[in-house]
Amino acid sequence: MIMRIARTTDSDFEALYQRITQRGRVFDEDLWKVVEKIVDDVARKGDEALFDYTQRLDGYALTAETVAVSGKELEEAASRVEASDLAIMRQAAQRIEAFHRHQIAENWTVSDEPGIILGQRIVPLERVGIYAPGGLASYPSTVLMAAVPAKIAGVGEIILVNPSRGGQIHPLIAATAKLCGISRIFKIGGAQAVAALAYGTETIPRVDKIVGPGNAYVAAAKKMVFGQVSIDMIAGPSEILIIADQTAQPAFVAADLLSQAEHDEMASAVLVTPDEVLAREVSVELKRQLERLPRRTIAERSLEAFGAILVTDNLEGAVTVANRFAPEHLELIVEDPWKLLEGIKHAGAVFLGHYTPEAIGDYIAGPNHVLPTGGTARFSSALGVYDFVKRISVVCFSRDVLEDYGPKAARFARLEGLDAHGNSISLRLAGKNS
Ligand SMILES: NC(=O)c1ccc[n+]([C@@H]2O[C@H](COP(=O)([O-])OP(=O)(O)OC[C@H]3O[C@@H](n4cnc5c(N)ncnc54)[C@H](O)[C@@H]3O)[C@@H](O)[C@H]2O)c1
Ligand SMILES: N[C@H](CO)Cc1c[nH]c[nH+]1
Ligand SMILES: [Zn+2]
Repeated sequence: MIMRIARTTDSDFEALYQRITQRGRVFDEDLWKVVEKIVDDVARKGDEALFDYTQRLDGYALTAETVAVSGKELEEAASRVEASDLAIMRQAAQRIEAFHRHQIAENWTVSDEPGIILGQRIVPLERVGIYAPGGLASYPSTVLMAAVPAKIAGVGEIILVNPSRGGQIHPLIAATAKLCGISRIFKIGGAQAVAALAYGTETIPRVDKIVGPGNAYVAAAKKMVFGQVSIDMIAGPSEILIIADQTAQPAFVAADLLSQAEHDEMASAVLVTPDEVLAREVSVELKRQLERLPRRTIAERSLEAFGAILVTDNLEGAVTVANRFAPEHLELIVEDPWKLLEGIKHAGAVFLGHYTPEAIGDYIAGPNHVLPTGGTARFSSALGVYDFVKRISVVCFSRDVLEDYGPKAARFARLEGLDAHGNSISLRLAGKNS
């Protein structure tokens, strides 16, 4: 049996829960030290360290002349993509765009009293770095998921980084970048790419925000550089939690668990069900389907280390478990998924019913697939247009209203012992009622 069938009342359930959710936190002490050294080296030594780590970790040589993808390279690589595949990507981009257009926030002003105008301006970020993973698999879909909302938001400049195998940009990455109008692409990845974007090097421009998912090294590096730049969230190794009842087909459930387990040995796939028969059938299906998977080794390791089949007393119990895990992806393969949805408080994205496999959301449904992992869906949301803008508050008072509110604010300032604050108000009221 690849995944043990456990009950939440088992004495070692807590240990299992910790192992799965803590793995999402990424911050294994040894890994943290490795990443700290990489980030520090790139911040201090720039290109020299960036190229050195790329050679050591990704196995290809870079120079100041070759680190950026040239226009010719981009065209050549993109031209290798079949027209029919490009059409699918174009349709995916259209669906992603249509969904994200609903997220556009408008500037607003309000006058809550005569003489007062308050408001909020929505301003796009000037320069954003998109991390498209490329270690174990290539993720052109992630280029769409990050670039489309950035474009809608009106970001000034998009920089794309991607660890390219052998120093050659992947044709599908080139094609999606072209589709999104991204022309500045660098062949770098891992923690060293995150550090380069955060601090800037001789060849890599410093950005205002880094978005996009990655493995544990990338996620740890993003957390480390936060403050120097903004980041979207911790979008680390993928995870799925499925709540299924007796109406679910074991083959569907197993296939969906494997769809995320195949991402990474660090990925996590969990089934929660009140139906013990289903639990056993899914376990058998997993074994059967695994045998045919090209990425079997990755998926198997992920299931063994971070997979579980949990049996609960009822569906309410399953919802409680799901909320505790706060998974990146939550599938509700039950008789009445809309009813169950009402109880869901924490999840990156929810997929309802028997015919909504999570993979449809990875590519073409429309909502974003860059999602919080490791329990961070407790406080983070999917990547969206809102991640690519800032909000600037606007305040305008007339002289008359300053006479009303000014003395109160000045008194408040003196209560805080901040006389200069008070003076800036009193001065304007001098000769009136200061
Ligand atoms: N949460 C999300 O929204 C989301 C979306 C897509 C993918 N993902 C996840 O993104 C991840 C992609 O991972 P990946 O590995 O394929 O690509 P990646 O680009 O994230 O990582 C590859 C880089 O990791 C670095 N690296 C590898 N081993 C290292 C080591 N021992 N020391 C230091 N650095 C090392 C290398 O520099 C390499 O370039 C997967 O875990 C996948 O599940 C998550
Ligand atoms: N499931 C991933 C997010 O965790 C996204 C993805 C891209 N391609 C395939 N899957
Ligand atoms: Zn996926």
